Amino acid sequence: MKGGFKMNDRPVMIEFDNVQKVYPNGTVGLKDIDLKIYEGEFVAVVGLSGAGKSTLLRAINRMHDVTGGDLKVDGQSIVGYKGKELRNLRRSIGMIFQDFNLVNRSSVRRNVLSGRVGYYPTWKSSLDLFSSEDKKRALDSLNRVNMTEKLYTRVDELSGGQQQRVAIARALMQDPKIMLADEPIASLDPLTATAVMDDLLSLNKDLGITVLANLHSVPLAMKYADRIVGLRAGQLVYDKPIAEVSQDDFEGIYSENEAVKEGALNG
Ligand SMILES: Nc1ncnc2c1ncn2[C@@H]1O[C@H](COP(=O)(O)OP(=O)(O)OP(=O)(O)O)[C@@H](O)[C@H]1O
Repeated sequence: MKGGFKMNDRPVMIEFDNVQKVYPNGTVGLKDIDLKIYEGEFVAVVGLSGAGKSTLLRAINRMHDVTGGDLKVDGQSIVGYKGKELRNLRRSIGMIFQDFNLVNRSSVRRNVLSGRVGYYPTWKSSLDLFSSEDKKRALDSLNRVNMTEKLYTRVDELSGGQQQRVAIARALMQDPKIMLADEPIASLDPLTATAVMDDLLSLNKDLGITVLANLHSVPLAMKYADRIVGLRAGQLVYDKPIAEVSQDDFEGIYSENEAVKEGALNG
């Protein structure tokens, strides 16, 4: 375990209790998931394509609703949240995606400030009436990912790695307790991928944000995470702190497809 402390001495930040997700077409996304993520943990979720990694992450901010069991965030059951409770939940959880989800024709500044719109009535944010405190917050967030000098650059003039760092800065504007990263580096070359993972690690270690990242690369999961959980066909088939992980363990997670296993293990 990195850092010399035991994670399970900390409060539970996310708790899956026998969670099920069946999509309307009958596909099972998640089955019998029991999982506790502790405050300040960096957890990597690995598994084959279609194993349920995105479904697991998206259940936490209710982008997907679960169909059975209970899911708690910071001690509160979130499955029945509506209206204001749901908005507050989503504010407290940042998310980044494989394809960045930025507004390409807008500036970096505008994209980052948009991370704060959940705190304003629509008319104020559409008129760019952000407080000076939030403008400073935007600079601080960009500084954390070393992107301050691109403040007025249009997003579509940035590299993929730079765009992902802008997306991280935007998510930081929400002052999140949790950061969900859904295949954050799948579109990036290895060097850029490392820079983005370094940024995620720094907000985990420096700001104490709990990070849950879906990764295809087992070596990167081993390098950055405190703990690896593995899914297979919607079920949790693996859960170990990094100190106990060995590469042979991934047979069970990736055994359906040897080619994918090879690719995943080689980075
Ligand atoms: N909206 C949906 N409707 C029906 N089935 C879905 C939907 N979204 C996902 N699924 C199915 O649920 C299962 C889990 O998908 P999910 O996207 O969570 O897997 P994943 O591990 O994130 O895969 P990938 O690595 O390819 O992103 C898959 O069988 C998928 O086809």
